[in-house]
Amino acid sequence: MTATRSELAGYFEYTLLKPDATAADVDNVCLDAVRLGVKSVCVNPVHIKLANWLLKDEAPLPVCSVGYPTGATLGSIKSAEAAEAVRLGAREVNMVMNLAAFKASDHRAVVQDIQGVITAAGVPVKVIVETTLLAADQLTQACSLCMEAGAKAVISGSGYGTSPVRESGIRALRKACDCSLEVIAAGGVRGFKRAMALVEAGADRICSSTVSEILGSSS
Ligand SMILES: O=C[C@H](O)COP(=O)(O)O
Repeated sequence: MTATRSELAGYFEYTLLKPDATAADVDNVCLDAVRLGVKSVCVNPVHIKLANWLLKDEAPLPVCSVGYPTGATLGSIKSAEAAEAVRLGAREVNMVMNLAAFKASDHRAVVQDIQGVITAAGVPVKVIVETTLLAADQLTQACSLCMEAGAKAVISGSGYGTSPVRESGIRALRKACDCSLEVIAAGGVRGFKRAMALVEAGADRICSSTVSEILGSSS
């Protein structure tokens, strides 16, 4: 696949999830998101109301992260966070999977955690599975649980993982999800060529904090 810059832009979710992001940062990212024609903008809960206001009548969807970045908060808190984020304007919710339950093979708890957020949110929920912490068979299992729970997509990482997302990781997620879930590449995506390679590997969307730089670069 060879995409133009404007075609590739449509694959991006522009993320602004650093803890010290300011309202001015949200303003800049939303302006860039509209200018570049990205699919969505993801912010922390403290900024979703502002992002929603800035993006009203614009194409990019306001998205909010919950249980971010560890996924280790209580399911009841994730659900409440999701409900409040949607009330403030989130059109999609990104949540981090309960990795502790997953590693303990408590798959029922993992599914309940996701379903609790889906029910509370009432909008599409995308699940961060943090692939750098999973073995190959665990990755397949995590995707199955996301499908069972009714998620819209799996996201490869939070950006706090141990290494950047690679094409091989996206191919593995694509294979595990078949066509049942969207596959989203996230974590350390840098450069136009790398972003294009991730789409060619099967990514339906790419989360990145550096979309302006990627679309402005030639490498
Ligand atoms: O999608 C999650 C992170 O915000 C990605 O940030 P990053 O592009 O700086 O790794």
